[in-house]
Amino acid sequence: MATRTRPSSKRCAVIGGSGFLGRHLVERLVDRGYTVNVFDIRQAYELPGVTFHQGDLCDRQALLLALKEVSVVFHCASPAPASDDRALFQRVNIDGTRTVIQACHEAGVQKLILTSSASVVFEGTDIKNGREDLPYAKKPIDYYTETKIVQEKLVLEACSKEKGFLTVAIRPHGIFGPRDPQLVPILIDTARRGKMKFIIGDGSNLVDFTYVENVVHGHILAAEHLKADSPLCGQAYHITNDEPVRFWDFMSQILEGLGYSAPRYHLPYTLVYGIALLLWLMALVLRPLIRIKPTFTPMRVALAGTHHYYSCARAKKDMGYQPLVPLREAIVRTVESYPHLRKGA
Ligand SMILES: NC(=O)C1=CN([C@@H]2O[C@H](COP(=O)(O)OP(=O)(O)OC[C@H]3O[C@@H](n4cnc5c(N)ncnc54)[C@H](OP(=O)(O)O)[C@@H]3O)[C@@H](O)[C@H]2O)C=CC1
Ligand SMILES: CC(C)CCC[C@@H](C)[C@H]1CC[C@H]2C3=C(CC[C@]12C)[C@@]1(C)CCC(=O)C[C@@H]1CC3
Repeated sequence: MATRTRPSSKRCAVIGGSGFLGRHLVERLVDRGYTVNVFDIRQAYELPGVTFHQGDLCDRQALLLALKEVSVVFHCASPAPASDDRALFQRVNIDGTRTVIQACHEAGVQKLILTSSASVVFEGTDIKNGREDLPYAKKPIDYYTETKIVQEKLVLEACSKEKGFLTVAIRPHGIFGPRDPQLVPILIDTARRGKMKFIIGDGSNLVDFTYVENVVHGHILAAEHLKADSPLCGQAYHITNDEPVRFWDFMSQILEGLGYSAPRYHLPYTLVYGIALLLWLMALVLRPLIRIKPTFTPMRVALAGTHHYYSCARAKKDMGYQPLVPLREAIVRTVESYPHLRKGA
């Protein structure tokens, strides 16, 4: 058992602190006077006021070193959704999260803030202004989502006022911003390969894209409002930009901002989804022989061709959440942060 001294409420740990969201969170926490321990499988940077602990979150002993004298833990580590590796998701998101909870208990941590995902309720069909009381997806769209559901349940069920261990889950959607390794890089790579010519469906579907600083703001508000007598205990909260936007308008603004043409021609949603499913099944069957990574996966097609936007009324009410950076400004900042992805660069 780790030795316990009374932890300071300004000493926290960020599991996954080398990642896209994690690093933005760490930077903001340091600005706000927190002392931060980062626990991650890799060390991506150095920052005054931050101590790095490199390790796998499935390793309880390694975690315990990073959680020593820490009162608040942010858990935002996950394998990338694109890895599509069921065993890895199971090991890290489910078994690993159990280990995180156990290590928090042993180290005397008081609060655990999980980065979940609004996708835990998404089954590939329209969601308009979805609230947190929507049921979890019965048929999650991929392994990533399947394990994020179990992970969220584990964390919320671990909330215990009696034990002095409080938990909350933040459900962001479509995080974007400087240093994001997914959305903008995948989009530009697809455009560079000449595959961003088509709009899937009629292009009117509304989606939430959330600027990373707003997601960070939601996490810190949650940590600071999570108290034994607060409504946050054991609850999930949507955190979005609160400005649903047409999926294809958003993509077009990023593409045009970086000097690429916006997609113009329409393809029927069911046709593209069917092809994507077929390619995914082929990739699965051929996996022992050759590893194929289709660009248009069923998950991406579903995300690109349906309405899915979420209400953050609960976060506004319970923790005073308001997005700090509006969408228009967020897109400008994001485009400016990727000079190397500009056309011709
Ligand atoms: N990006 C998005 O649009 C959304 C993300 N989320 C959630 O937000 C969180 C952060 O996502 P994001 O910042 O985009 O992801 P990143 O991949 O950028 O960050 C995750 C970090 O966790 C690390 N990690 C992975 N496995 C382990 C492990 N076993 N032990 C320790 N560290 C590990 C990763 O290392 P490595 O890179 O080497 O794998 C990476 O540094 C995730 O929980 C994700 O599910 C939710 C909604 C939307
Ligand atoms: C090739 C194009 C049709 C789409 C390019 C952009 C996509 C890479 C992104 C559009 C929506 C994004 C998204 C996620 C990852 C990147 C996108 C698919 C998540 C799956 C990341 C993890 C989550 O928890 C949910 C996100 C939903 C939106």
